[in-house]
Amino acid sequence: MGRHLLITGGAGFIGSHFISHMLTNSKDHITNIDSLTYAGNKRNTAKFEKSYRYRFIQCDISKENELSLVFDQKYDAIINFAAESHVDRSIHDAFPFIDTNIKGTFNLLQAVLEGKAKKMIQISTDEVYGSLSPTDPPFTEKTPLAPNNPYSASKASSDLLIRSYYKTHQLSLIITRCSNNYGPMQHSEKFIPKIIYNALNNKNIPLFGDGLNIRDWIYVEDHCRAIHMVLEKGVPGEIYNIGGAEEKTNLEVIQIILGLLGKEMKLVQKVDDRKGHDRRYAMDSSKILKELGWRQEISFLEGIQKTIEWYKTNGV
Ligand SMILES: Cc1cn([C@H]2C[C@H](O)[C@@H](COP(=O)(O)OP(=O)(O)O[C@H]3O[C@H](C)C(=O)[C@H](O)[C@H]3O)O2)c(=O)[nH]c1=O
Repeated sequence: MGRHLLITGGAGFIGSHFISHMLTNSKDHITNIDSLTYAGNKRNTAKFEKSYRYRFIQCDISKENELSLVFDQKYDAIINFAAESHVDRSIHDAFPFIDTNIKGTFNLLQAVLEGKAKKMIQISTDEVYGSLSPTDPPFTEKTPLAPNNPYSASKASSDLLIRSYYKTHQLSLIITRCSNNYGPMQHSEKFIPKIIYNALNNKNIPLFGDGLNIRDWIYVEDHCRAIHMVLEKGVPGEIYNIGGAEEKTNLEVIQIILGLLGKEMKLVQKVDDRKGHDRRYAMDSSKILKELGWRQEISFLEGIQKTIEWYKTNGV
């Protein structure tokens, strides 16, 4: 029969991949709630929309009245992907980040407290740990929170709410923190789809600052497998770091993609740096490997080739 999962933000990039993964790899039923902001796209859910194990409800998790309609039944678990996620937008207008990421998470926690779901997994980010220098050791789950922009501060705040509801009410709550995702269906505001799209259309590729900021890239399906393992075997109250073990400077990422596309580096246009731009993110994933047996399977070269092929066929 399977469980009934409540997926929030399932019309977004990672959420829609996760629904696809679960419909293929479990017998679970899924309710997807999404407010369909600019970042949510029904194209992302088209391939499973007709499944009898799937239903969609348009709902903003920050609005209690909308959310109450979703709890016409109890859920076995909530997996909270719903978030405002783009750092540059948070620098220009932080308000939606506070609303969705903090208040929305709070509303879901209240629902768990009221017994409307048995457990919740919070999909968080490595950005809550702040920035590393090139020689620092990678972030572990014990690295102190030190967010540097309104987006990461809102995600750190929701992580702290989760912690407090676990400590105070002993609810079954788990946090996962992942590094930079890429893959098919990502919004074109993000770095990798922007490089691919601009290169395919011979447009300039904006590179912030000196281009030597480092990110640890993970293919989205590897991330979804990790969340599935946490859902099955994760321990309440715990945090699991999930990294791709593929640290690259932004310049290297551009070089690889342009090389694969047979385009020249002259498309790159250096632009003003992002305010408060974190220098480096790097993840130590040894806990999830040791305790749950997860490791990344898709190399950057393999993942980026699949991603390029998808954008060539589907556009942004
Ligand atoms: C959009 C853009 C980005 N960049 C640079 C800025 C970063 O150093 C790097 C990646 O930027 P992006 O905005 O794609 O991702 P991050 O700021 O690292 O954050 C992302 O990964 C974390 C884990 C999340 O949690 C965020 O939700 C997610 O957006 O490329 C450029 O140089 N030019 C551009 O046009």
